[in-house]
Amino acid sequence: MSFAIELDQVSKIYQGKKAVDQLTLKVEKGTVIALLGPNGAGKTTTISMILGLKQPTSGTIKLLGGSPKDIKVRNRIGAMLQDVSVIDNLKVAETIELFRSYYSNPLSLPELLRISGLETEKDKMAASLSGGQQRRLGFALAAAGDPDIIFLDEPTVGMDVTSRQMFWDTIRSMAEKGRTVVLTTHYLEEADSLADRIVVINQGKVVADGSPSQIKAETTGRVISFTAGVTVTTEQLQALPGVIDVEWSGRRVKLHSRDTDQLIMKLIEQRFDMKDIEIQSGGLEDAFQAIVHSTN
Ligand SMILES: Nc1ncnc2c1ncn2[C@@H]1O[C@H](COP(=O)(O)OP(=O)(O)OP(=O)(O)O)[C@@H](O)[C@H]1O
Repeated sequence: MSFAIELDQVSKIYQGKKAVDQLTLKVEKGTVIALLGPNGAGKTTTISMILGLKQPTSGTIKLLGGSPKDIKVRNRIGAMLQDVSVIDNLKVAETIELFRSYYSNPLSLPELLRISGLETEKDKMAASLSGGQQRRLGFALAAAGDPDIIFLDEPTVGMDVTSRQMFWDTIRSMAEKGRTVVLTTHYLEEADSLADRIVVINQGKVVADGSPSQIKAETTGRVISFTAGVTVTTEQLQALPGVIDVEWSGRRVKLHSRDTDQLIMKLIEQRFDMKDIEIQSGGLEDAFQAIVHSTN
């Protein structure tokens, strides 16, 4: 089996605090993998280490079978990080041309303008682009060398719905060409729609790993919600068997539970004041919340 990315027991410690904790991960070539996790989970640190921009405190990382610092490996990698910084006094097309010149087999300028949706902006100054357009430029620069692996750290932040849809189509066509795509996102819908594999990270550790349907199946039916009467308290709900977390929105309460069958019976048995009871079908958003809550 040839892996695009191999992390073995990788940790990163900042001032005594573990940002990434013994992370082991193997990514097969041609996979679209989404790293999900709450703020501060360790996603960006992980990507920075894979890219060789940060040194792991311990553990080993291989990219395309070699070292992330090897120039031959680096030439086959593209990355779009969270802060896209544009070069002053260069137009969009000039910026893309500059990045193309770093690679031996770059994609053509028209192709890069097309996949990033920047055809009409090509003669604008890069610094004058909107936030969403600058992210699209960041994507064009990451794709410039026609990379085998492309890393996208929260790529669609600030993009409007149309740009996001177009971007998703581009990612899918890259995957069809056998490219490996690693993306981090807070948009679970994005991970569900794009990824072959979702890895959920919390507190620097992998807490779930599987296809979107496996992740959903793992937690299906784990949320019960209802409108609670004024006498119902968080303490009472937390004391029920299997309740992982209690979330309020006004008088509407969401119970995350490992066993909703048992929980619903207890709620009825103890005559809780409840209206409009729903057992949620276990969408990815709920699965993600349940996984994160149960691993905090
Ligand atoms: N340079 C640094 N020095 C000290 N601590 C850091 C540094 N960079 C990151 N951290 C800490 O490491 C942890 C992981 O951060 P990281 O940016 O990797 O998370 P993330 O999952 O990418 O979060 P987000 O979704 O908010 O981008 C956090 O607790 C963060 O505060």
